[in-house]
Amino acid sequence: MAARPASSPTATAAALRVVAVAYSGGRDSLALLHATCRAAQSLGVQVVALHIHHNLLPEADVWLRQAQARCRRWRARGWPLSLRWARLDGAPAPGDSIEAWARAGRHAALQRLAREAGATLLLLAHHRRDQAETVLLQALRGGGPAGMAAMPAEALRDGLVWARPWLDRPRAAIEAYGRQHRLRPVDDPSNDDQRLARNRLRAQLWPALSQAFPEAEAALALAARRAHEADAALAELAQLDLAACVSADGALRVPVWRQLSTARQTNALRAWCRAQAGRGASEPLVQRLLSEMPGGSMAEGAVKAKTTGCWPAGEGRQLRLYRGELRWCHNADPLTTALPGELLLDLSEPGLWPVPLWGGHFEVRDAPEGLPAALLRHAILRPRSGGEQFQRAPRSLPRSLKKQYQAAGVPQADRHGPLLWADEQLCFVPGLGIDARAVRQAALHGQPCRQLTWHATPPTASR
Ligand SMILES: Nc1ncnc2c1ncn2[C@@H]1O[C@H](COP(=O)(O)OP(=O)(O)OP(=O)(O)O)[C@@H](O)[C@H]1O
Repeated sequence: MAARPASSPTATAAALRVVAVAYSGGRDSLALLHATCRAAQSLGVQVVALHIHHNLLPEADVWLRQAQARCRRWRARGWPLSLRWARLDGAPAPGDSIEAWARAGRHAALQRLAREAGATLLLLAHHRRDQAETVLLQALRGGGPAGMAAMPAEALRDGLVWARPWLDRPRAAIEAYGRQHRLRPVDDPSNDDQRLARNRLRAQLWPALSQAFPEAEAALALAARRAHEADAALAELAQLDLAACVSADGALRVPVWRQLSTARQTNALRAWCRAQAGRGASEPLVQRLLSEMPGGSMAEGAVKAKTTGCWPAGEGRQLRLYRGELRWCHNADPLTTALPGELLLDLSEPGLWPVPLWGGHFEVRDAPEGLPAALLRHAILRPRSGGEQFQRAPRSLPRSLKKQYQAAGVPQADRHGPLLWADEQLCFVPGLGIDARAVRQAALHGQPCRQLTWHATPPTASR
C-alpha cells in the first residue's frame, strides 16, 4: 500500500510550514507519525507530534515518556520532529461518559497545542475500519444521515484543518506498514474493556461480520460517503426551506412551515432546532412537534387547532408556540414576554404565582370545578384591549366587561389586573372570576381543575 499521508496534506505542502500529528502512541498514530516524518523531510515541513495525557490510567505516564523518547530518537535521525503534550485536568462528573469527557478534553487540547505550534493542519490516524465501525455504531443508535456519514475526511475548526488522510485506507495496510518498519506501539488495556460499545463491536461482531461479508469494511465506508452526500444535500434543502419559514428573530412560522411536504417539514425542523439550540433535538421531541403542532396529525381532529403550546426540550429549555410562531426558550424564568404587554405563564400548579409586571400575584387552588390545569399550563396574560366578552353563568349570555363589572357591582379599584387567556379564549377576569364557558368539572373532565384569585399585591404582602 502507499502508506503515506493521502493527497490532501501532500498537495497543500507548498503552503505548509508545520503539520501536527495527533499521536497517542497506538499502532495507527505511530504509523502515521512515521509516514508523515518521512514525507515531511523531503518537503521541508516541520512535524509536531501532539500527545494528550488523559490522566485516567496509571499507564499514561509511561506512554508519555515513551512518546518523548521516540521523538528524541527520530529527531536524532535528522527527522524534522518535535513533541508537544498536555495533561487533562479534572475528571468526568458522576454519571457522565468517561469516553465523551476524554474526547472533548482531547479535542480542545489538540486544538490549543496545534495553534501554539503554528500548525494549520492536524492529522488523525483514523482508517477505513474505524470508519466502518462508526457507521455500524451510528446505525445501532438509530442515527440518520448525519450520524451515518461518520467521520469527515477533513473539517475546518477555528482556522485549523483536522484531516484524516488514511480514512479510505484498509486497516490491514496500516498494520502491514507498521510491520514493515518494525514499529512498536503502546498497548492500551482500555481497548479490551467490553463495557465500551466500540470494543464489544470489535471483539464480538467484527470477526463474524468480516467472515460472512469479506467486503464489509469497504462497503460500510462507501455507505458513509453516500450518507455524507445525502446529509449535505438535506442541509442545503433545509436552508432553502427555512429561508421562507423563519422570522427575522429566528422563530419558526408554523403555518408557512406546514406547507412543506412531511419529509421536508421534518428535515427543516431538525435543522432549525440545531441552528437555534446549538444541538439536535431528540427524536421523540421532533415527533411530538410534528404531530402536536397546528396542522399535524394530532391537531387535525381538534375542533380548533392549538395556537399556543409548550414542549419541554431538556437542559432547562423548552419550545414555546405562540400565535403560530415556535421559539426556543429557557424555562428558568417562568415569565416570558410574548408580545409587548403580554406574558406567557404556567399557572397549572396550586400556589402563589407572582406577576411583577402587574404588581400582584395569582392564587391558584385545587378545586372540584374550575379551569382545567392543562389549560393553565399555557396561560397568557394580556391587558384589556376593549371589546372582550365575558360570560358570568352557564346559562347567561356573554357581555362586555364594562357591563359585567357594572352588573356585578365591582368597584373601580378591583377592576385592575391582567386578563387571563388560554387557547385563544378569555378564561379569567380580575374581579369577575372564571368565564363560565371555560369552567369544567374535574370528575367529568377526568383532569384536575383550579380556582383562581387575582391579588393586586406581591405574595408576601398579602399573607
Ligand atoms: N491520547 C492521545 N493523544 C493524541 N492523539 C490521540 C490520543 N488518542 C487518540 N488520538 C488521535 O485520535 C485518533 C483516534 O483515536 P483512537 O482512540 O481511535 O485511537 P488509539 O486507540 O488511541 O490509537 P491509534 O489510532 O493510534 O492506534 C488516533 O489515531 C490519534 O490520531
